[in-house]
Amino acid sequence: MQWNGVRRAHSLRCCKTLTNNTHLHHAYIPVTMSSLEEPLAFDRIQRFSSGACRPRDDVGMGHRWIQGRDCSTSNCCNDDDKSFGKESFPWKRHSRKVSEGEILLRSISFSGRNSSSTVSGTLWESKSFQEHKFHTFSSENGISHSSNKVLVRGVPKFVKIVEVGPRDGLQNEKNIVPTSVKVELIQRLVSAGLPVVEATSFVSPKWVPQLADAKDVMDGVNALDGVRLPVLTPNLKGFEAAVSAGAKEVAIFASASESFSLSNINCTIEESLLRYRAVVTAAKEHSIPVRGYVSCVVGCPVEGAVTPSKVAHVVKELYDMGCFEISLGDTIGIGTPGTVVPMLEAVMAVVPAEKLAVHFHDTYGQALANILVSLQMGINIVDSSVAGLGGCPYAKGASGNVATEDVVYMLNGLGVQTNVDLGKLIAAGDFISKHLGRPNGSKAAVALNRRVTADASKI
Ligand SMILES: CC(C)(COP(=O)([O-])OP(=O)([O-])OC[C@H]1O[C@@H](n2cnc3c(N)ncnc32)[C@H](O)[C@@H]1OP(=O)([O-])[O-])[C@@H](O)C(=O)NCCC(=O)NCCSC(=O)C[C@@](C)(O)CC(=O)[O-]
Repeated sequence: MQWNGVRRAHSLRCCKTLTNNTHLHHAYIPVTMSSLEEPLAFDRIQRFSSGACRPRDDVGMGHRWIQGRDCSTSNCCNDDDKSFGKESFPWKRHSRKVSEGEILLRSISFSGRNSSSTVSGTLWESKSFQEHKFHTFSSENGISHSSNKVLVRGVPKFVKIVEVGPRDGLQNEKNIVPTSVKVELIQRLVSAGLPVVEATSFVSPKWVPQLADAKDVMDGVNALDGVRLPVLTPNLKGFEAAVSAGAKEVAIFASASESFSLSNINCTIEESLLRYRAVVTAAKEHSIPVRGYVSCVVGCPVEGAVTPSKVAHVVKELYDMGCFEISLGDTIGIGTPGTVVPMLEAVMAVVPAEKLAVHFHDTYGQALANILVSLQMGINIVDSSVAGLGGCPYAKGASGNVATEDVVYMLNGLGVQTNVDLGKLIAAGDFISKHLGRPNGSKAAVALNRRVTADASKI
């Protein structure tokens, strides 16, 4: 996440916009890695891994689940459910059968330079180069493998990607991005096959000036078909504005850290939950589904480590008030699998895995590893931001959200379906990066673009 507003009741209330508040950042206690890191709990992953989804009657309430691939979830992998644009709400449950057994992958282990160049030749000189150019470097491209086999346990057949670039990615951009560019970005993301694209926020323009054009953005995208376009609403005022602008899905955002709640939304966690109950009640009257976010699920830029039980408490509150899905935000990208696994364990003890999404920032380069363990534990909804847009102003050197292109590349390599066209996605990332005047923040996009350019130069 990133945000432009920092002020607050206590000593923090002293600046007008985040972009002007660098003096405050120095006052924050840096989060030290040692305070957050715990030994990697392989045994815990193992416990979740072989099933990925819990049997339905095991859902929630502290059960440990070990085996079993049958599950009922809102994030299905049935053919009928491949398009989440078709997902109906509110709070509809789908049934599905997740794949039997684990996904079996062969390790990509080449016997040496020669075999590698053979592979390259096979791929890039083939007639179907155009179709293959943005594919993941994996078995689907005809690459020969050694006979070594790697079991990637518990990975679901289908992962729903929630694209947050137009909102989380852009909200902290200092230079105002024209509405027409935002609209084109959303259109491109939709045409790349992303089932959910978070479009904008109905928050105070005083704190997030970049998204002051929320209504105009919605005017530009409301007619898009087959996609869900949620918007952030911090209170009833935002909810009402969102509904008037034609929003059909909203998201509320709480925090597991008291200090972060104060600095982000100007109220305590409990106060925020009161506000959000009002939003959810209003949303139910309009049959509008509400997604929930919890920030700082591993660490907070002010308080340091955040305990899993605190996270679980806030997640449960949002679930009980009626959020159809709750996204767990590692806001400053500090988590490793060693801290993410115990957090997920605590959360999954109170809310079913299929109601959870993960939202990792990539500050320490841990996002893909964190996503992988989350998938192995039964999560199958991942938030990400095209071109890795975003960044946290309170974490020195913080980079943005994990890049959608990188997530899709990894999932393609795992044989996990997303229905996202990687080539079109990369083009969308290049489009916005070019507009922002910076290189595409996705490693996969940069690497694949390089390969395409290199190949084209041979023609
Ligand atoms: C939360 C509020 C609204 C509280 O706002 P407030 O408590 O009323 O007080 P305030 O001083 O912060 O703002 C008051 C002004 O905002 C107006 N106002 C009040 N509500 C609205 C609204 N909905 N839309 C438009 N304007 C609004 C209100 O009318 C008043 O206007 P004024 O009288 O000064 O002209 C404000 O503090 C705010 O907008 N904050 C921005 C929060 C934000 O967008 N943060 C980034 C979200 S990302 C995140 O949280 C994490 C996430 C989701 O990405 C996951 C992750 O990465 O971990």
